[in-house]
Amino acid sequence: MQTTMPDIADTAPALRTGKLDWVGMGEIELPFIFESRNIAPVNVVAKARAFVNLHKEDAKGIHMSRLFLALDTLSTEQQVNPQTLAQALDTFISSHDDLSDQAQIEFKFELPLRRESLLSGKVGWKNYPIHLIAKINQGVLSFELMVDVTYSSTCPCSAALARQLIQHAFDEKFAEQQIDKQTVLNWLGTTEGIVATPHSQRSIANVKVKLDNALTSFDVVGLIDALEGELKTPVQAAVKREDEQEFARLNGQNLMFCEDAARKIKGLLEEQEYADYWLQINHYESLHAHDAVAIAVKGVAGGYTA
Ligand SMILES: Nc1nc2c(ncn2[C@@H]2O[C@H](COP(=O)(O)OP(=O)(O)OP(=O)(O)O)[C@@H](O)[C@H]2O)c(=O)[nH]1
Repeated sequence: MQTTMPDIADTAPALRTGKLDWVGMGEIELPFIFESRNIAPVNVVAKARAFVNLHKEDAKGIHMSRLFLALDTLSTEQQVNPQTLAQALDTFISSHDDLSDQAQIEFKFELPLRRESLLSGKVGWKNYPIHLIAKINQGVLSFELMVDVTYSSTCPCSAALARQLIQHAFDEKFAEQQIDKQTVLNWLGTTEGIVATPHSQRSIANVKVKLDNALTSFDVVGLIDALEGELKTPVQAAVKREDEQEFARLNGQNLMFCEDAARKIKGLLEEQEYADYWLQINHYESLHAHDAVAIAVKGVAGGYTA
């Protein structure tokens, strides 16, 4: 005998009435194919969050399974791009008739990219943490993209102090007026010659941009390339000795405090005319046990705050 199952989401009274800003699910494991400009569609495994608002004050709850199944369609029957995300958000709203008029989907995943070495022509994989947010609010879509770019920063203060030590060592070693070029050249190639080296640190730029609502495709690689090009010392994948030497040169020619890195990225994002941006620079200090951090936003009214 078939029995009807109770559906308390529709029938039970709410313990207490009131609107809620977001209701849904977090930490959903979701493999999908991600589409972005200039790369082949790529399989990723995301952690997803899916939400609708609950604006019907006396409704007991939303229908979680409807959100989950719309995400499953995105995962198994589609590829993730702005159009399919918009469709999923529409499904969230249409499956919640009178309950909701806002929806959002968030994905966190690692995007593996082939990255070229600095000089040797070798190529290797590098994973980039991506955070993608798609929202619909009373029919208006919006997309936000956050990427983390890891790079090396060499301290300009430490570099100046190291140079001074090198000058002192030179002064002590070559007190006489007449100096033999070959002797100096040889000495510069020893650890006594370069008596001190500045400290560098692995650093991460967290960058969030608000994308054009009407965009037809994501361009994650474009954003990552622009950020790495601006910083000049991104962490490398494949490295031969010639690449390592070029990396040392780039570090020496791009000394930066966290403020320098933040201003570089701010300048870049201003040029790219994003509707809004937020950036946080983290220099994981090797001199200190604490980090150096700089934060900046575009400063749009009602937009991101620092
Ligand atoms: N709304 C809500 N549902 C929850 C929560 N925790 C677990 N669930 C479960 O999510 C499941 C799916 O809910 P629904 O989407 O309403 O499932 P359904 O009634 O089978 O699906 P429809 O017939 O489409 O409404 C239910 O079994 C709920 O118990 C919660 O905190 N809130």
